[in-house]
Amino acid sequence: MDKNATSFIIVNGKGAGNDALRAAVSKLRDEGHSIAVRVTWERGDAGRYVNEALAQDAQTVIAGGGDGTINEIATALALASVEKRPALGILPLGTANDFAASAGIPQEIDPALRLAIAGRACPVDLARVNDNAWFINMATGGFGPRITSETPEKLKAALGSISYFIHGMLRLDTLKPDRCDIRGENFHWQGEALAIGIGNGRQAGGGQALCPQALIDDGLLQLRIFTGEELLPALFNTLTRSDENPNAIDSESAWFEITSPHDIIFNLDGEPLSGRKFRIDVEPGALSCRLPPGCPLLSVR
Ligand SMILES: Nc1ncnc2c1ncn2[C@@H]1O[C@H](COP(=O)(O)OP(=O)(O)OP(=O)(O)O)[C@@H](O)[C@H]1O
Ligand SMILES: [Mg+2]
Repeated sequence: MDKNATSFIIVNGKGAGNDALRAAVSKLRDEGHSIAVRVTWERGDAGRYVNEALAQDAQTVIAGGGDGTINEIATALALASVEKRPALGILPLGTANDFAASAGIPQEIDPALRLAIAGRACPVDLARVNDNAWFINMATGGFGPRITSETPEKLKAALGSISYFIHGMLRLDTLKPDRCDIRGENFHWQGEALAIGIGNGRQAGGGQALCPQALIDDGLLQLRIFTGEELLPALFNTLTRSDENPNAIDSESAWFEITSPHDIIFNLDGEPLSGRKFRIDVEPGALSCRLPPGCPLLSVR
């Protein structure tokens, strides 16, 4: 079966014990689709399975997981030669699934898998960070002394989905404004930033539309900077509404350069990266992605 597989599903092990997924795969196999399934244990596995899919000339690689899984697979696909690059399919099995939700991908396994295998493939942009990392959805950045591995339950309860914005990035109580310099085409800003959002897609943190105008096929990235000293969670109540938030600055450009005298921690689709200098470039049409008709993230629907 695997030898002639044309679709590879790479499932994050967190969401693998799923009867509905098993049933959906077996139904599509009965219809004649050739499907291989791989399950990850930890970071790095998805990339290796993408290489296996490439070696077998797979037509589609499907990310079965959340934004972090999509990121790992999109990154591995971006590193493959253009002629061999299979289409990306998305099966939302994560916690927040921000990219899938904003792209209009069905939440139910059956229709999502069908779309991922046989949907129309559309060119989409990827964002490259410092030549060795990518994001497909969003990069959120902030300053703080350390990364924590989990969102404290107390904060989760108090703030609801807003705490996910910080998840994997910074502890809420350690987020503090710091000096930085941000450049883009026709844009230069220097000041004290509390948080930075750069979007190829629109939303992060479990439904926070930080870049509500973003399109994934326009060759542009949307920038939103949050300034000021305001204490959380007051700030986060107005996080997604720049028109009512005097502490938000917006811009758009095909590239951004961010520098700071102190470490900035960026969260790329949920995967952390820290440093003092970030160069972010859009790679127009780097991937082809199976998306639903009328996908709101596409300029050409
Ligand atoms: N078997 C596994 N168990 C736990 N974590 C895993 C496993 N396999 C991979 N991972 C890790 O899971 C992370 C990605 O999770 P993913 O983003 O897909 O789900 P999520 O965080 O629940 O969803 P979302 O980002 O949409 O909220 C990666 O950092 C990866 O290393
Ligand atoms: Mg864009």
